[in-house]
Formats: sequence, C-alpha cells, structure tokens
Amino acid sequence: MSDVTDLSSSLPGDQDQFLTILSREEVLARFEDALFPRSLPVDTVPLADALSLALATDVMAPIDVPPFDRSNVDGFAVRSDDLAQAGEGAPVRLALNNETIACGTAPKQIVQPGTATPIATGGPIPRGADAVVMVEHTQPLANDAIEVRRAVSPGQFISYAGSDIARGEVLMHKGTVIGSREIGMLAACGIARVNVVRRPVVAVISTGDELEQPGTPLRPAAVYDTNGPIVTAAIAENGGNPIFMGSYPDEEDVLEQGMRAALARADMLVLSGGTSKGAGDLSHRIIPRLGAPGIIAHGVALKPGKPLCLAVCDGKPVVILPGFPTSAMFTFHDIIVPVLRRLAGLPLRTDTTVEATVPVRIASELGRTEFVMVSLVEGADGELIAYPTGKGSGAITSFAQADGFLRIEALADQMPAGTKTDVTLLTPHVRVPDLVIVGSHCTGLDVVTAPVVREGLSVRSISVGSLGGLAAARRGECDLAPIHLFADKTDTYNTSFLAPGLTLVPGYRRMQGIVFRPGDARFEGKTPEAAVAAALADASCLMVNRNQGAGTRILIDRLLGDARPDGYWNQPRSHNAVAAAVAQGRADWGVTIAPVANAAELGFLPLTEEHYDFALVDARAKRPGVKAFLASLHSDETRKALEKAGFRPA
Ligand SMILES: Nc1nc2c(c(=O)[nH]1)N[C@H]1C(S)=C(S)[C@@H](COP(=O)(O)OP(=O)(O)OC[C@H]3O[C@@H](n4cnc5c(N)ncnc54)[C@H](O)[C@@H]3O)O[C@H]1N2
Ligand code: MOO
Repeated sequence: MSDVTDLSSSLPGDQDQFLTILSREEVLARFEDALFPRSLPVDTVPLADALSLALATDVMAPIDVPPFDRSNVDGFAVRSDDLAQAGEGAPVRLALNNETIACGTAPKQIVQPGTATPIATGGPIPRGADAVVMVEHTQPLANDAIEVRRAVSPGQFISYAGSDIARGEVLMHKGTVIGSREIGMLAACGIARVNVVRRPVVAVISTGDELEQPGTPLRPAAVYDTNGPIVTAAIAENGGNPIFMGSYPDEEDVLEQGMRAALARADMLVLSGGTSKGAGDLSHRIIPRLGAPGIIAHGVALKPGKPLCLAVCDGKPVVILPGFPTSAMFTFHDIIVPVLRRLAGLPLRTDTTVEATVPVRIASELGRTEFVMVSLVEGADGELIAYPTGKGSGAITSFAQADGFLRIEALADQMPAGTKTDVTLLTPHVRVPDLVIVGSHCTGLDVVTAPVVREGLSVRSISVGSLGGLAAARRGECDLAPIHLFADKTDTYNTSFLAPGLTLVPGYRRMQGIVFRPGDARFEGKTPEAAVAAALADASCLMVNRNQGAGTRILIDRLLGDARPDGYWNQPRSHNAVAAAVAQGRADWGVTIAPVANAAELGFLPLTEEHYDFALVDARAKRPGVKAFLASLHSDETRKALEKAGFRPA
C-alpha cells in the first residue's frame, strides 16, 4: 500500500498518473461533470414494455375519464326533483322507461318527470336524470313501475365525466417512473405507446485468467466469476439493459478487442478486476486508446474500492471495478449506480438510515473513508446492534448478507466499541431476525435451524468464534452462542466458561481426528499416536495447524508435545480450511472434524469428541425463535438428521 496519496492535484486527463487517490466526492463530481448534462435517447414503446422506465415527455390526457357521466351503482336513473317529498310514509311511484342501460349501452330515452330508467353500475346517465337510486332502496310495482321511499340528492351515485382525469391536463410528468399504477392511468386514457428514456445498454466484462463461468467445472487455482453475474443483475435493477460478454483472459490484444466490441454496441462498459497493481492488471492501459478524454479518476480514498477506475471514451462511461467482489459491489452501488440511473432518466435512490450501536471496536485505515458492512440484530433493550459482517473485500458474503453499512471517516483509525452510528440500509425492508445466533459456526447448526426456518422464522447466524459469541451473549445481543471451548485445567468442555445469566444447552458432539489423503501409508490403518510418530519421523511430511484459541489447537499441541514440524505456523481458522489444505496437497495432515473430513473424502483417524453446545441467554429464553430452536434441537427429526451428517446429538 504505497500509493501516492494526493487528494487534490490530479487533473482530468491525467491518465498516466497511476492510482492518484482522490476523495470519493471528487471522484463522483468528476465523473458526473464529464457525462452531464446530456440529452437522453428516447424510445416510443408499447405500454407493456414501459414498465420501470422513465417517461421522456409529459403525457397529456387525451380524453376525460370517465368519458361520460356514469352510474356508480345498480339501480334506477331518476330526477331528484321527483323524489324531493319521498319518505317512509310517503312513497313515490315512478313509471319505468322502456330501456335498460347496461354497461356499454348508450341511452336513447329521456328520463321525463315521474319516470325512471333501470341502469347498471358503469352505465351512462341518460338525459333528464340527475341521480341514481340503488335497486335495494326501491320496491317493484305492477305495470312496469317502482316505488321509492327516500329522497335523493342531485348527483347521488353519479361519477361525472372528467372527474377522474380531465382531458388536456398533464396526466404524468416527464421523469415519472412507470409502474403498474401508471400503466393503469395510461390505459384508462386509451394510450397505447409512450415516450420513454431508452434503457442504456451496458456491456459487462469480467477480467482475469483465473475466472471460470458458473456451470463449468473449477480448474485448480480458478474461481467462479462472481462479479459478472452480480454487476449484470445490478444494472438491470437500476434501469440498464445489461449485456454480459463473459470473462476475458489477461491478454491485452484479446481484451482490447473485447472492449472495442463492447463499446460498439453499448452505451456504457463496466469491467471488473485488474485495476490495481498486479502484472495482469491491464484494462486501464487499454482505455486511453478507446477514446477521449479517457481515464478521469483512478484510485479513490474509499474502502472497499480503492483501485476503482473511471473513464469516459467518446462520451461513453467506462468503469473498471475492483476485482474483489465486495469492493466491486460496493463501488458499483455507491458510485456507478447514481450515474447509471441518471443515464436511464431514473431518480436517485433514496437511502434509509437507522441508528445502531457497534458492539465491537472496528479498526479502519487512516486516509480512506471506510464503509463497513453490518448485520443488524436487536440488543437487550430493543436497540439495534450493528455487527460487522467483516470477512473483507474478497468475500462475497460481506456484502450479500449485510443489512446495511456504516461509515468511518477518512481521518479516524477506528470506531470504538459502543459507538452509536447511522447505518444505511441496503434494502429498506430490513427485518430484525427472530433468532440470533452469534458464535462458532458449524454445518450441524444449519441442520438444527432448518425446521425453525421452515416455520417462517428468520434466523441470523453470525460467525465470530466461540469467545466472540460468549461476549455477545453476555451483552445480551444474541439468543444463543454456539461454543466449543475446552478447559485444559478441568478437562471439560464449555461449562466453566459460562457467566451468570447464561445457561448451557447441550448440543452435539463432533468427532475430531487426523485427516490425510487416502492411501498415504504414513497414516492409513495406524493409531493416531503411531500416525503422528510416522509424520514426525518424515522431514518432508507437512502439517497444517489451527489458530491459537481453537479447541482443536489444544489437541494438536498435545499430540505434538515439543515437536514443531514444518507447517506448524500455517494456522487457518476453520475446520474446512484444514481439510482443503490436505485435500489440495498443500499439507499432508491436520486435525479436523469427521463431517468435514468425510465431505472432503479424506482419510480419518478418530481422536476425541468435541462438545458443541449452546450458551443460552436466560433473558431471551422465552422468545418464539429460541423456543423453536430448542424444540428442533431436541426433536427426533433433527437428531436423526444430525447423525446422518456425522454428528452425535448429546
Ligand atoms: N500491491 C497491491 N496490491 C493490491 C492493492 C494495492 O494497492 N497494492 N489493492 C488491493 C485492493 S484495495 C483491491 S480492492 C484489490 C483489487 O484488485 P484488482 O481490481 O486488480 O483485482 P484482481 O487483482 O484482478 O482481483 C482481485 C481478487 O478478486 C478476484 N476476482 C477478480 N475478478 C473476479 C470476478 N469476476 N469474480 C470473482 N472474483 C474475482 C480475483 O480472483 C482476486 O482474488 O487488489 C488489492 N491488491
Ligand atoms: O479497496 Mo479494496 O476494495 O479495500 O479491498
């Protein structure tokens, strides 16, 4: 991170200056200044195709709606004068005219004094009539007549022509976004085609030799293209017409051809990846050849999103999003969406914010405005608590599972625990979960929560490790904290770690053991002790360890005694990472739990059972989510499912 940090001096067109970091506001302003004002292309489209588009011109009402005075009820069209004296004791007899006005029937006869004409709801009011009596307020008489025993006021049950929409008035203003209700108004006026702002066509290209499209098998060292599908969907969500052009290798010629082809058919081009300092980072080198003015900002004092690159080539915006998916999504929403929506003629999204407390200290990089993705849960007194979803910019779930984000200013190096701050919601419909589980994550947990979710309750599981979970439970921020903490002194699991106000609910046992690739003679068929001895005797045998504080680490240290074989300092933080290291041949052995070993198809030498239990926050035990969770945990169905997945219910 040795980029030039210059918040002021870089000028538009200064594209040789690689990664001159500008403030977020400066970057937004430069981008908008380079693109707007501009006239937006207009299309005339059938009503059915106008949904979600912005009107390009005002629409005037060509007719009155309703087009004629219309009855609102089934009954009789009358002259109110005739009934002025009518009452319970003073019935008035009206002779029926010889026509019935159904919907769509133009009346022929005049309603003369002393007469009435049967009329249906929606029928046009005949000449002479000025009110309608409901059929249930009349009594049929012989010889085509009715009796009425109540007075009516003039205009009763009539909708007058133009009372809904008046001919010549502005029905809808330019810029209105067309939804189903607008389509209804236009249809009522007989309008079949409207002028709309044409959806900007946005080409999407992912770059990187390592990318594979979903649906194809994953080569070694490859990852699935995540940004391509995300950006494509986000463009459609924000009024664009995306064309996904696939992923391109890090080859300058091929990529340049792809970018030129994209710009030939699109109004805008969004690339992702290859915008920082790697050898394969070349799209920004191609941009200057694609049209003036070229790059207008490359590098923004924003986290995530520092290497964002913005360009305009012959009037078309060209954007390179950072490769890390959370960085790509965040910068797209923060900086690209406002521009895309302006190009589509759509109003800016309005952000909803809520106040929440951060339960833990959040470190931040000085000099960059940092946006931290958070998950919202309810605290002990009903206040909102914002947990960082924090797996970093490279993780997809950081953004996808967040409810919103908070902002740490560029001049702060942290946000202290307990800070009350605004959280901008990613969707305005955030619902505080019915069940909050904070602690160590385990695949078995999904088995237990499945029936709870089926009941329609929302479950939020935040993975912060056993100790983090206990701290959250003590603060009353979760319902349950899943823990598997081994106390060396007492040789017990979990019980000795509880604080007042917490009760231990026994969960299930997970068999831990040594994993190795099947067929490895150093391990196959041996006792764990003999296998470790064989591993230690072979200097080329590489282990993978676990992080300090993990229950598994205590086991490993016991197995090793004073030995520190190669690989000891490789200390990943999860059971799955250990299995992956062994399965991929980056290590030869490690210790993990049986379900994970089985899923990775590794050899397994059982060691001992780990207790995975739940610290229940007593004050929250009566919540429906907690009750449903406990019912599931103790049900036969869940116990069987746990066993099937390789766990042993307590
Ligand atoms: N020496 C430095 N290294 C990095 C810096 C830096 O300043 N100096 N900045 C870091 C920051 S911040 C970010 S953000 C990333 C972004 O880098 P790039 O935009 O060049 O992205 P890549 O290197 O191509 O990829 C990064 C990462 O993301 C994965 N990736 C890329 N595209 C996709 C995709 N379409 N779908 C899923 N994943 C994708 C890629 O495989 C890499 O793992 O750079 C830091 N490095
Ligand atoms: O800017 Mo990078 O996006 O911090 O991860």
